Amino acid sequence: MKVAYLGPKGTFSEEAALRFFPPENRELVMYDGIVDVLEAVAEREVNKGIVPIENAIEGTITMTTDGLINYDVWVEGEAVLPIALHLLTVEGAEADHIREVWSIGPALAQCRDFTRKLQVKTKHYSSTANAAESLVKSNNKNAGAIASELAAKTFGLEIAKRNIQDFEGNSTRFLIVTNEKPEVIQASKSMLLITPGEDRPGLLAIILNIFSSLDINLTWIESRPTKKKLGTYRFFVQAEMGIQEVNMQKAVSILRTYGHDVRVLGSFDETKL
Ligand SMILES: O=C(O)C(=O)C[C@]1(C(=O)O)C=C[C@@H](O)C=C1
Repeated sequence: MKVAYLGPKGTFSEEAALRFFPPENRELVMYDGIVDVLEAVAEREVNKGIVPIENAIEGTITMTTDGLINYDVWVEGEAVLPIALHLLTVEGAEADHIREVWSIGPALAQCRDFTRKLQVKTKHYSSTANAAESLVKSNNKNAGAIASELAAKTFGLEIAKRNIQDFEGNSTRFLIVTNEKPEVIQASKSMLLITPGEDRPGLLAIILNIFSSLDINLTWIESRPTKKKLGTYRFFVQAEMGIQEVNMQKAVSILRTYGHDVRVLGSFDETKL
């Protein structure tokens, strides 16, 4: 089974893939961007993909939500990975001489207080490991990369400062995506993408009331712009109820009766990595 994830070697996505998919049943394939992973799944270059969707400090990873809107994929699982971010430097670099810090946007955002205190410039890369690899290639002693311990080992970098994320207990939720509609018999969670019909006062309240009246607890709600008109949105919601449950089916059909477009992205259980 081919599994796509954000490369190069040493990303958190790689750690999540290595822990989630048993070694005897996986062929890991790296892609340069999160959206490329979703595209590879949708275009059937691979069977499955693993992508980050939400971080405990920074919130939703919008590259992923926007990719889910654009590509025809299903979500068949979620996995939560503890995240420890470190400042990596090349051998011989001195912490006081660091002027720039490199990483992927969500990782830089998780260390915003740290980089502000250090008074350094930040530079965006396509992944934490891509920043680490670029640092090795440039041998720049005035720059550091924010990445994992695995990335430090992979690229032979030094860990100048450990655990630089702004809050303790950091973790990222990953989604396992597939191009075959999974048959859901028993699951504890569901993810929906709701594109409202006509806008009207209390639109969001009406949508949320449908879930509340059916005793469905929502654990995640994220609005994304439709990108067609300012102030118009779609909503991702995650519910603590499998799609096989009668109340969940009712919620979907009531939403559709109200004229909202509902895409059931998937129904699954959580795995702790
Ligand atoms: O760059 C990586 O290492 C990734 O796997 C991506 C990513 C993300 O974009 O959220 C995954 C987990 C961490 O939150 C930081 C980076």
